[in-house]
Amino acid sequence: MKSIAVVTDGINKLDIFLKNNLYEIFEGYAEINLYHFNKLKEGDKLEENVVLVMIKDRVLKAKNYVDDSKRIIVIDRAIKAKEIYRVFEIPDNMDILVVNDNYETTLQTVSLLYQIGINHLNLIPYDFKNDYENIKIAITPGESNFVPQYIDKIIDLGNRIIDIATFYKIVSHLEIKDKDIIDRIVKYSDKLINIHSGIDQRQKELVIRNEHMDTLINLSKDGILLSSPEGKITTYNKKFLEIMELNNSQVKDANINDIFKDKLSFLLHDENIVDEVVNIESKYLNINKKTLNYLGKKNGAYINIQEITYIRQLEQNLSKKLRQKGQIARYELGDIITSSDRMIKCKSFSKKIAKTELTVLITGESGTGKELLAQSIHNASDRKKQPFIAINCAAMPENLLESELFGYESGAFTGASKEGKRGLFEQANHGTIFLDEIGDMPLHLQTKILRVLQERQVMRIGGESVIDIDVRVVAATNKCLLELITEGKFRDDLYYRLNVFPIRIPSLRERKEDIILLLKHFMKRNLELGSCVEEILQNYNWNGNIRELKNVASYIDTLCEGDYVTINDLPEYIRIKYNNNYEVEIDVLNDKKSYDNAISVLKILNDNTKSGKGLGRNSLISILNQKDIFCSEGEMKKVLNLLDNLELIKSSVGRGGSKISEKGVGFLEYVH
Ligand SMILES: Nc1ncnc2c1ncn2[C@@H]1O[C@H](COP(=O)(O)OP(=O)(O)OP(=O)(O)O)[C@@H](O)[C@H]1O
Repeated sequence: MKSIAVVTDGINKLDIFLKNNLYEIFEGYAEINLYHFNKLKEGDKLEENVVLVMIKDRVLKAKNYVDDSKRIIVIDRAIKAKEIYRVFEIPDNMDILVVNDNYETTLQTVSLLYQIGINHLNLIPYDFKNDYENIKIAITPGESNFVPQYIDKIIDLGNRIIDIATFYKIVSHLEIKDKDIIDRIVKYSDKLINIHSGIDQRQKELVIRNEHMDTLINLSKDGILLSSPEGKITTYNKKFLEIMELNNSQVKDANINDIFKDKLSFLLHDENIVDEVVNIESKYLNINKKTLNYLGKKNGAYINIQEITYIRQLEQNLSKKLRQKGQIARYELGDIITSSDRMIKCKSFSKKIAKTELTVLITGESGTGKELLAQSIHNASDRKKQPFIAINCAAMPENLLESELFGYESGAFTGASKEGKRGLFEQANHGTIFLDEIGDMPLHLQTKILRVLQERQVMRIGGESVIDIDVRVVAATNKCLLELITEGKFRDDLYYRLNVFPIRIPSLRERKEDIILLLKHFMKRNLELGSCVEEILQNYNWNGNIRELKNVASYIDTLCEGDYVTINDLPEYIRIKYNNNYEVEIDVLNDKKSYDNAISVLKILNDNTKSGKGLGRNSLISILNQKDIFCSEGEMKKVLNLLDNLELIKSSVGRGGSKISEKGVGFLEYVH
């Protein structure tokens, strides 16, 4: 057998490394012997066919032990490709410390790195005598123990391996003609970066692109998997492992058969899968698969798995809630409490139209009682014993609303259950469907609703046949549909279909007579309202209408301690307008030395409230006189002017006299 001698300076781990490195190519062809210059004696002869030394300088030294110096070869070394590509993750122009076991080898490494094409970084050779504290990254070829402590990140390229040019030289010296050796060298060349060829630019770009792809794939919230035509898994992301509850070792280099054979075997047979929802234990998964083609040839598969358990639960909860809320008509027309003429008319009109089969459109501000009226109409109709189904068109995402209203056939879309589902129109058959907030209905669903109203038929999503339905539609909105039509948000043909029997419920502001009536109706306790409380409530805006009034009633019910409701028992947002601390008013009256007279006048006017009339200057002076308070006409004029300016009284021109204002009542309550 042929033989190779490797001569290094002394014993270190490098010679073992080189020996193994040589065996990768020459195992079975040559034996490898290690020598050290510091152990060789004068007269020693190296008989091996080839003698390898590490650097040119050592050739001279080696000649002393080798008869024929042609047998001496200097080893050229290269870097493993796999390692070097990590260097391209480092951003351009950074200072990088290059560290080797001594300064000379460090310089060699720097030059090697430049030669092979690392030119986007500032490579700084490490000299242990200097400090490089501002540098954070170091590159070393297998000498990380020489890297200084302050370095944050070390890229260890591993020991430099023997370059292929060196192997070819050795093969030619050993005169080995076997093709196997050449195959071994070619295979070996794949893993190193050759000094002469440098880094393949395309390879470099590919590596960087791969890095970016990996980052992208891992950022995805979907589980992603790619497989080769034979089913070998080539790429997958962390989310895939998480969803499938697998770990790296189970998936890396595995075949998709191993992964999917138990639970998702359809993934192995079906070529393309679109939005297939499956249920595995407690999870719902939405699965897509695409067979990849390259120039008409199958080139593996792309599998995407989304976990939709949460969406599924949301959908189920939402429709359950909506259904619980909207399936029964609890109210009758008699439950609509009112003393307003307009509302009384509205009720009797509703009673008449309830008996017809016609579509009703109820309009009115939010909280005016539109749903209450819709339920009452149903209960006053011949459909009373049939279902009443209410749906709030503004409360649902568009897709869900469509499937709720029209239902779907099995597997019609993502999340669709296998059995399919009846829509609300079907469920309301023979009864009434109440489409609340119809103004918020998306345009494409408006078209579908129009069709239902015209044809009295529905078609499920993904279905092919129509289903006859007999449903009365009552719709409601707090929006002005005519305005929406001009804005292009509502179909005019649907509007005219719905507006067959329009009913407008007046706002609470337009039927003030209902305010106290309803408040007392909603309060569980029998409480007396202070006169200024009534006035405040009558003058309040009630933008939230009866719903807001109902809330105020429970507020008072809960917080009022006695039997008499004062301003302080009202919610702060109502009180705030009337309830200030009156310090300004008190200061003004004191400044003008009119405080006592002003209070006396306010008390008289307050006691006079029930009469509903105002009191003139002279009447006030004579009532004061009866109480032994003397006030001249001039003084009274001044006091009334002040009170009027401070809005504590309302003085009318002419003979109307003065009345205390709500603010004046609050002021009196405050000062006493
Ligand atoms: N006249 C009334 N008598 C008794 N209760 C009423 C009256 N009007 C409304 N309510 C009550 O006020 C609350 C709000 O009414 P409803 O939900 O019917 O209003 P809405 O106009 O449909 O509101 P939105 O536009 O916000 O859907 C309900 O609790 C309802 O029972």
